[in-house]
Amino acid sequence: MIEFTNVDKVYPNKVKALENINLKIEKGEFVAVIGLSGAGKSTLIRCINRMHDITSGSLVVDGTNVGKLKGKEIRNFRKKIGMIFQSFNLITRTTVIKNVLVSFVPQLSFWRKLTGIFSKEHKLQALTALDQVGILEKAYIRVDQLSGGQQQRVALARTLAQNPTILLADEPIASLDPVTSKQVMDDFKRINQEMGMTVLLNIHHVEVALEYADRIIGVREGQIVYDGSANEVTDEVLDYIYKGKAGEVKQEMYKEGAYV
Ligand SMILES: Nc1ncnc2c1ncn2[C@@H]1O[C@H](COP(=O)(O)OP(=O)(O)OP(=O)(O)O)[C@@H](O)[C@H]1O
Repeated sequence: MIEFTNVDKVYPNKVKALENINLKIEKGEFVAVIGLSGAGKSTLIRCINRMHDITSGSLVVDGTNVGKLKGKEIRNFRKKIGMIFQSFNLITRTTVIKNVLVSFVPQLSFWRKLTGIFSKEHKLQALTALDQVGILEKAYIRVDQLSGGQQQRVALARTLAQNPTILLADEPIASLDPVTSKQVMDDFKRINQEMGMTVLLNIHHVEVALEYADRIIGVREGQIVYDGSANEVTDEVLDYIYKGKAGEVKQEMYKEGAYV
């Protein structure tokens, strides 16, 4: 479970990105965070794996008080939380499987780190993760020969190989075309349903968020202004989250062809 209690986040430049956040996300939920650019969506997600420190309040993830972690504890904690980025963060000039194996490097003994030789177990785990996202046959292909959607799946496999309990995604489909976006969102949904993994993502495309997520969190100027079922999000709710610009947000999406 993820639990924010009275959380504020103020950046060193005095920008208050989060204000009095109170939020509980249970295991196995599929949650999308929506809101205007600069509303605080990324900050909210990135506090969960301690990419950002909260300024006040408390944040507890699966019984761990995230703000109190130090040094090695932070690294160990992060292993339980998978994070997917818009930019995939892959090493494109090497094979798919090597990119997944990279996630095991911190666990390797000194000589294995030195030689770059992975154990059979790790290779099996990597191949299993590739199978889970449907790209097992690409294991020995170089990443730069894959499409954007396939690259996002490699990133997803690399994260899954760590057996996380929570999957966070910061704009995972922002740079993808509509068809590929759908494939990636289908992957998230399948992982959520079949593996019971909690999925929390931050997404610009409202229609996609409403289609896939069970629960929507609307953020406006650092505050949660909507938290409820995706089925109950009306145009009025969207207008409030998007400060009266919901129509423009939707039009922009149609223009981009983001929703077909
Ligand atoms: N590292 C940082 N240092 C200072 N201010 C920051 C930093 N990161 C974000 N901010 C500010 O905090 C506020 C919230 O930013 P955040 O990136 O969380 O919003 P967002 O809703 O994810 O926006 P976008 O959709 O454009 O990514 C913004 O005013 C932003 O300028």
